[in-house]
Amino acid sequence: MRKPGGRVLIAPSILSADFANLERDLHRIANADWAHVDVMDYHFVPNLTLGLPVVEALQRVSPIPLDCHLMIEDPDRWAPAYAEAGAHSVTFHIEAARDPRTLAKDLHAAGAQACMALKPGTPFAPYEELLDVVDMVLVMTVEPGFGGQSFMADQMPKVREVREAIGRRGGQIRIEVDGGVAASTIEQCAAAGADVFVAGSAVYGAEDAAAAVEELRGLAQACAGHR
Ligand SMILES: O=C(CO)[C@H](O)[C@H](O)COP(=O)(O)O
Ligand SMILES: [Co+2]
Repeated sequence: MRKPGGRVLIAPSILSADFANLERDLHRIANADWAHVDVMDYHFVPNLTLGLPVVEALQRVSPIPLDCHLMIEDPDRWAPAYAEAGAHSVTFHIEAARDPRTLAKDLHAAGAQACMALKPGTPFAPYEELLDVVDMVLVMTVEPGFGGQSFMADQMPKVREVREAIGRRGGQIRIEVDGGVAASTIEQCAAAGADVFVAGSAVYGAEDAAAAVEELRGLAQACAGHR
């Protein structure tokens, strides 16, 4: 089991980067742990961002591993290609997956970590047994689709529930939070048991993105140490 107080990871979302300068903006966050890439398809969410060809291009130039968050329909069909492209981790939404157990195995076979994401209205309990096959659980702290939304503190009990389930079962499973994570909200996420923190507007909206990453890491690490 991952010990409470283990290393926290900061994953800035390039959703808030300058899409005309993605390579430059990846290098602005080279001190972060992962670059979070939000893939949206106009169907699972009412927004469209980027897809596999762009992820393949980012993979060639990124100084840090890519953490792909797929907000798409039919991830069983489309997600493994993101793993084959070299993404470190590939997140599918449990609401969209037909056979999440097989999908997680397919992602592992293609060389990526597998993560299941839960929208704010999706309970964790029906999916607890999938902890056997995933490396990470993403608890959304906004409705997926857009950056810059307000953090939903009412998702913290779900983070605690996932952390407790991981503790009961053992294993090295991370919990990621995504949406509205900033200096003012990250500590409650860490205190609830999250250890991977996605932040888009809080990092790219800062004057110095690298300094914002360090600030978030410091706040989360201090809190994780007291869990
Ligand atoms: O998945 C997402 C939206 O669906 C983004 O990763 C998330 O919203 C990050 O942006 P911000 O930190 O500005 O909320
Ligand atoms: Co995301």
